[in-house]
Amino acid sequence: MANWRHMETKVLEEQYSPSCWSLRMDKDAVIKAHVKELTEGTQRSRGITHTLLNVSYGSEVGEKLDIYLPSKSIGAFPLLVYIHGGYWQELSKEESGFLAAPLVAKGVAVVAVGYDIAPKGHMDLMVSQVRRSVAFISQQYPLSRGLYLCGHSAGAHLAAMVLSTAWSEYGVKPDIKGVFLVSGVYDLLPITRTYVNLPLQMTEEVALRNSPMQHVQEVKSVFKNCRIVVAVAENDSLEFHRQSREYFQSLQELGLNTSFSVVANTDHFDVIERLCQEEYVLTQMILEVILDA
Ligand SMILES: N[C@@H](CC(=O)c1ccccc1NC=O)C(=O)O
Repeated sequence: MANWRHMETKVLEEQYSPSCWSLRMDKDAVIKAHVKELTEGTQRSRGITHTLLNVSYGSEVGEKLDIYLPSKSIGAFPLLVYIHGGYWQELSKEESGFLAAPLVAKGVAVVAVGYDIAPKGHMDLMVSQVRRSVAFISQQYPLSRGLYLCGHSAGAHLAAMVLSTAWSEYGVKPDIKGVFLVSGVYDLLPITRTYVNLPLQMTEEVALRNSPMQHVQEVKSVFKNCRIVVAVAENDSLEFHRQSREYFQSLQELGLNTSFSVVANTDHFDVIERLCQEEYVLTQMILEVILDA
C-alpha cells in the first residue's frame, strides 16, 4: 500500500476512520453499538464491584478517575489503569469501567482515567493529564503489586506516551510492569492531515512532540523489563496495522520485552469491548501477564 504521505485525503481519511472497516455493522451502527456496550458494561461493573468514583488526581474538573476494587483487599493488589479511546474527542471515564468485572474477580484493581477531550483539551494537556493520573495512582497505592496500563485507540497512544515520561518532573517512578496497547496510533503526523484534527488543531510540531514513535529511547531508559503487548484488531485498516507493527518493531529493536498480536475476528471496536468477557483471548492475556508477575 502507498505511503500515507502519497494518499489522497479521501483515502487517508478512510484509513483513519475505524468504523469503515467493521465487518459486523455499518459505520454509524458500529459506533452506536460500541457506546452502548461500554456504557452497559460499566454499569454492570459498578453494580458488582466496590468502587471509588470521581477521585481527583488534579485540580481541574476533568482530572478525575474511577477505581474498581477487589473485595477483601488490603492494598496489596495489582492495579490496571485503563485509558479510553475515542480519537481524543469522544467517550469518558463514565463508559470506561466495562473491563473491570473479570479483572476485579481475580484480585486486580481497575482504574478508569478521565481526561479533557477536545476541544476543551488539547494534545499536550491530555498527555500531561494521563501522566499525572499514573503518578497519582502510584503515590496513592505504594503497596500495590505493580501497575499495569491498558489503552484503546487514542487511549493506547496516551498509554504509550505515559511510557516515555521523564518521571523526575513528576517526583515519582511508577512501578509499571506491563502495558497493553490495543489498536493504537503511535505516529500522529498522518492524523494532522485528516478530519480527526479539526477539534484537535495540532500543528506538525505538536504532533511530533506527542508521537510515541519519536520517544522510544525514553521507554528503554526507564522500563527495561516492562512487558509491552502491542495488539491490533484483525479487521482494523492497513494504516492501523502499519502503525502497531512499526511501533512494536521500534521497541523490539531496542531490546525491550515486547510482543505483537493480531486479535483474530475482531474489529476496532469489539477488540476492546470484549474485555468484559473473562474467556476473551485478550482478557486471558492480560490476566496471565499480571498474575504470572
Ligand atoms: N470517526 C471515527 C469515530 C471513532 O473512532 C469513535 C467514535 C466514538 C467512540 C469511539 C470511537 N473510536 C474509538 O474508540 C470512526 O470513523 O470510527
